[in-house]
Amino acid sequence: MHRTSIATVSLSGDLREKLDAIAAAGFDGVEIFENDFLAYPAGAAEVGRLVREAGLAVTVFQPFRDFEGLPEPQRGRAFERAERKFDVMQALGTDLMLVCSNVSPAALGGIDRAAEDFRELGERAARRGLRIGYEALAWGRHVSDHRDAWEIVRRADHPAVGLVLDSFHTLAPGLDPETIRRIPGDRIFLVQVADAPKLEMDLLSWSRHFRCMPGQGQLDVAGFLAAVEATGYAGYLSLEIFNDQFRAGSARQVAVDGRRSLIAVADQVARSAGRTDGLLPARARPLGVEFVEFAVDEPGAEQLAELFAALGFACAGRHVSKAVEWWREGGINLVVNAEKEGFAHASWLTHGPGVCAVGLQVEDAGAAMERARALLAQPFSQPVGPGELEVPAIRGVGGSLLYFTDPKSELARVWEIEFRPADRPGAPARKSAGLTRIDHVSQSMEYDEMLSWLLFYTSIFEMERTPELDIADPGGLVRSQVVESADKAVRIPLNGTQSHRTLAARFLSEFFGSGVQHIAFASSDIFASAAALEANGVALLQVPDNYYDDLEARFGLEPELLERLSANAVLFDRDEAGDYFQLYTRPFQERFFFEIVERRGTYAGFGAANAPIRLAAQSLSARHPAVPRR
Ligand SMILES: O=C(O)c1ccc(O)c(O)c1
Ligand SMILES: [Mg+2]
Repeated sequence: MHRTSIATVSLSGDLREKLDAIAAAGFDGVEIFENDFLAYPAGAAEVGRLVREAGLAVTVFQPFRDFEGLPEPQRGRAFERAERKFDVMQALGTDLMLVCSNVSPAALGGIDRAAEDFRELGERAARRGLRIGYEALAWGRHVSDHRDAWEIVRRADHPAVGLVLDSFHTLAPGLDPETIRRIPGDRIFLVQVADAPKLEMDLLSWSRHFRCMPGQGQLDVAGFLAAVEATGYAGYLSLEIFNDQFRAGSARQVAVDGRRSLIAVADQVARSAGRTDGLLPARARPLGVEFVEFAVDEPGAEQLAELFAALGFACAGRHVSKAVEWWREGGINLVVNAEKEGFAHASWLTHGPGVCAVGLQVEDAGAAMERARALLAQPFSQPVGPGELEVPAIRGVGGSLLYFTDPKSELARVWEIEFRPADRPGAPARKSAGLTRIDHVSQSMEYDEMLSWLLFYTSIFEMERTPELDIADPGGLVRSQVVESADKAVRIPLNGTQSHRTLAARFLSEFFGSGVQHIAFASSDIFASAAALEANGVALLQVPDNYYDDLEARFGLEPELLERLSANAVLFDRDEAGDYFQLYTRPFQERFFFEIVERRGTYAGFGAANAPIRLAAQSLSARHPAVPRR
């Protein structure tokens, strides 16, 4: 694997805070962005010492702007300016300066003129043991293509002058990265890596505000790096991420995300090149949601038990040594943890009642753990009782746990090993609602966290992202993006709130953090499920009549179906693939809630068109809580 590095512009804070975060995430080097240096109250030698004390190297000093192709007297000034910066570099302790292509209207253009300038700059740099790397900015005045930059470097023909490649400048304008393959690797002095979402805007604004970590955007960074690999380049892979959110976010988190993204993309490139040595375990294929665990206190456990029973679940067992119950219906396992110590209790103390853990069944839990560790996930373990299983786990959204089980180890027998049949005396007989499996588990978070968690899920697991959707909540916009496995065995919608007044935002403030806001169970007959819930006295979310009028207008549904939908407060969606039915419970203690869905045909969405209706209804019912119907 290449040495890794990140530019100081990518992170928030002052230079010191940036260096600490970069070092903590395990990078080898740091690109010192000139402005970060200029704004710091210490000289170059002192900054160089800080960098080395942090265990880092200065990868490059950058950017040196508007250098090549100038007429006199600007040309002479540019060389003098360069000599001043060489002084800084020597004090900093770096030998590489990045010169980005000239954007000045004064620049004259001409490959040979630029090559001549670089030959002279190379000569001056070499006298001081320094090197020059030339990068084509996608909006450069005369040079905006790495092929032209390479031609200039080639003609400069000086050992101290090489090329800097930047995936953004190649991929964003749609240049073919395959053209990189013919550049000799030892003439490439630095490779900068950035991804970006596909947006319609000018290249400069796109680059300065919307870059993101490889894997968080939509550019083919892996394809770019595969071409770089073919050159034999052996230097740093350096993240240079101009992103408004990252500049304002947690430097530690951005640094960890950056390292994670580089490790994941390097693994992807090695795999697609057919390499078999030094790979991480493959992304873990999720086979299903094994369980969802709720942290509660004793009264909460009773209330939740009542709700689960009303949803048609049965208490399938009691933990051999802990105040933990296992509730089951169809293929769904819910765990109610009322322990007074350990992780669930800590979660209850911090967040109150709510989901503290999700168990994912994967093909190989050990391999999943190994990959997760390599990708800097935080492993979690706590003491287990004699005979109990140590179920491997990592930290997930909001500090919750993500457990791994698999069908091939002892973990497959976790239920029989850890639970004994329970008798709940006096538990009323409830009607089954025919729930079969967990359809999806939705997590709510601040919008600023979404890119982190998308990378987390898609780098560790064989899960892909769906396009991002904007959903209108009466209190503001919520951005929703789903990560899911190819066979849809696991679907995790992530909802990022941009306002503090949405339902998701209220959840975040009630829960003191991000977490599971709702769980959707699958039914094969939504109306039978609705009838059972009615009989069991479950209070459902009410849906306004206007919605059903519109449904009729949009889909021309038969009157009987429309009547059934409206009578049961069922929301409906239809696309080419099939039909979708959804109904919602009232929230448990004004926190999390449950959804029941039925998919017909191969409908693969989540009823996005219904989400604003549902959110408005939830907002209304939070302000005017109806008397429960039981
Ligand atoms: O936006 C810029 O000016 C800028 C500067 C230096 C770089 O390496 C780069 O990719 C962009
Ligand atoms: Mg760059």
